[in-house]
Amino acid sequence: MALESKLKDNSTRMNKLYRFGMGLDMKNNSDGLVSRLFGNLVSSMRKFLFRILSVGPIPNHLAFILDGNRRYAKKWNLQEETGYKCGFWALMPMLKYCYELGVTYVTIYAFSIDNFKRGPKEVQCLMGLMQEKIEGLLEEESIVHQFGVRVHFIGNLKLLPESVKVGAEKVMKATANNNKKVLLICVAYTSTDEIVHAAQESCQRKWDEIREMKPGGGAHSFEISNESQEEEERRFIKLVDLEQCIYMGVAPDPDILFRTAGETRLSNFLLWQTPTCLLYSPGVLFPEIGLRHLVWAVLNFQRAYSYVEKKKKQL
Ligand SMILES: CC(C)=CCC/C(C)=C/CC/C(C)=C/COP(=O)(O)OP(=O)(O)O
Repeated sequence: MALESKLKDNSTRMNKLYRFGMGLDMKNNSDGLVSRLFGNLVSSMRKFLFRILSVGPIPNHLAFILDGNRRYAKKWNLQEETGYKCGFWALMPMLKYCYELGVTYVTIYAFSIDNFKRGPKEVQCLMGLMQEKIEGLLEEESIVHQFGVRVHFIGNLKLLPESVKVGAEKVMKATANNNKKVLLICVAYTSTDEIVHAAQESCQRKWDEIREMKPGGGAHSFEISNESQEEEERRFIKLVDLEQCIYMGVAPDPDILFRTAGETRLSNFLLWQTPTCLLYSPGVLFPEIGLRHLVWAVLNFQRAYSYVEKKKKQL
């Protein structure tokens, strides 16, 4: 078989598997009965497993660094783009499992500011894929509708191509009233950029406040020298102000951070939000992640729970 059609075949098969896993093809398929029965059986077993897990504490917020998509493509002799697609197809069932288990917040590191340094062709391909997948979030059969998910895009969205930015804004607006679950998609994000942005934003807000408090309002502020302006800002800014301006301020700190492909670096992801977070780093590449990894991570979380809660109180 020619390489191109082999890749296409592989990608179609992965798509079918994904759709089967998500239960999307089960309504009007010709061999739908067997699929439906099998799908229902698997789903009931999974829900039973989750009920047992729910005897212990369930994490409120899980975060994922989706590492190993290119390595997966290389491993299976696929194009890089197909590797990313496989990553996306692995992500959707994982989101479904998280929400079924009772997790409220899920954060994914979809594209870092540093990823813009990759070759132009790869960045273009990733942005194209991103746009397609973002638009797909609003489809009727998507996870967003299944679980009533509110979607936030987190990061310096100004850096995105216009079409991706518009798509992201559309999804945020369309899901703004969903209140059951939350999905935070970090794009054009790094933690250091987030912290710098929060510091600038809180200085600005404080400075506006100071100007309002001065007799004579805005006009008076022109009499303050640069040095005293800085001094006043320093005096007024507190931790809580910074936290109000942080992009991720819409969610509590994550309880577990998954980073696949056996990597244990944080790569500038959620540095502010992970003082007590459990890092779980399975050896599998992201497209290979599955239910067993989620279950294992939650069991580890439950084992460390009382110790972590004690630490949180001491912070
Ligand atoms: C909803 C939505 C927009 C989802 C995006 C899904 C997705 C799979 C994004 C890929 C993000 C990315 C650059 C991962 C890094 O893997 P890598 O290429 O660095 O892999 P490597 O570690 O093998 O090099």
